[in-house]
Amino acid sequence: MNVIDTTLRGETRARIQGRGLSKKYVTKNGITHALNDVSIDIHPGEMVVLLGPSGCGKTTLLRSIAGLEQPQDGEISINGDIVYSAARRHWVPPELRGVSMVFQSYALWPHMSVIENISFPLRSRRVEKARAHKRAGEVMEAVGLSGMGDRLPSQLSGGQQQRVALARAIAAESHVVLFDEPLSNVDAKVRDQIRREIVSLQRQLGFAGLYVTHDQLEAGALADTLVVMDHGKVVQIGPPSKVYDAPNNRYVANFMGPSNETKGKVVEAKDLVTANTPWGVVSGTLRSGKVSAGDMVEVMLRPESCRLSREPVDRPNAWQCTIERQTFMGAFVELQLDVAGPEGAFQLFALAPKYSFSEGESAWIKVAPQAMWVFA
Ligand SMILES: Nc1ncnc2c1ncn2[C@@H]1O[C@H](COP(=O)(O)OP(=O)(O)OP(=O)(O)O)[C@@H](O)[C@H]1O
Repeated sequence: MNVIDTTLRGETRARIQGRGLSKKYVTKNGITHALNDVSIDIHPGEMVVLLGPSGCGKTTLLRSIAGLEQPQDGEISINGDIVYSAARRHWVPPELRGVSMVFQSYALWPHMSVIENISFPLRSRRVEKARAHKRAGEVMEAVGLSGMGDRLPSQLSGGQQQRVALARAIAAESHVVLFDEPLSNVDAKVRDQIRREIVSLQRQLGFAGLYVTHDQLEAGALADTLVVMDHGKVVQIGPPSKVYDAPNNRYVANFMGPSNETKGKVVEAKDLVTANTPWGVVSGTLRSGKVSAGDMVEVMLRPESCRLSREPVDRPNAWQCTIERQTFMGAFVELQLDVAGPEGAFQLFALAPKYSFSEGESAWIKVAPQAMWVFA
């Protein structure tokens, strides 16, 4: 199924470019900066995922690109054409922007059959019925809907309806597909399947995708590039592994996954930062800002960065502990550790392979300074 001309994949020009986008809402409770000077590039064949908690501005950004919202400032181009410019007072309506959308609510026509729904965007562009249905049939096969063309949406499960919405977006042959939390209404197993199908369709067809979610696991599984947002601003852009392993700030570190946290006072700041904390003197890597001796800092540590052993380990970042509790997490266990610190016992969470330790057992923890993050 070669829906999109994949020779375009070699193109370096961004499919979507947003510059200086701002949008504020004024209500009786005050002003909300839904978008605050946001810039974004999405290249041919790239899947960009907007990630952040509820209210951070993801949907406003996606809907501004789709043409369903109008920012108050900035400029947006799609496929090289300016579709919105505040300076030039220029605005192109959604139907002329050449993008397809997949919504959380499916947004299918209830009175149309599956095949009619999927071929609808082509038919609206006056593509002949036989050709539109042939294209719809090919895409239906790719998304696991073969044989369901005559059904109405009401005769399908939620997951199947979302597949129809996905097929409709793909069949439209757009170079750009926008996804607004499309999997939040389907159950976990179907969600995983459809997510894999989106990745495989996107790799096969080479469309540029923009995907909104607040689920960091879904974001990590889909994204070539993650864009993390906070209060209408972009706070970090990068591949998922980079954002997870090298967060720019505490907010991103916290949002991307669980961590152990404490505060400390800098003793020495060189290549590594030495800080005095309730955990004792730790040696860590500065992840944001500048610090010098005497400054207060936040110290963070991912559970999987705690290496456990039965043998004593050398300082820095070494502690003796007792396995207080194990929580089964499927492929591994989460260990709640009681650690002996200089100012009394403290708790750390660690991850370990199943069956490696028992509750009540004594162990040693070692943390590499690169995994002990210090934030100014
Ligand atoms: N029509 C509106 N009037 C007033 N405030 C609005 C309006 N639409 C959005 N907002 C506010 O703008 C901010 C950004 O909203 P947006 O829907 O973009 O966030 P989001 O990150 O997509 O959240 P969610 O994941 O809950 O959809 C929020 O604080 C929201 O309350």
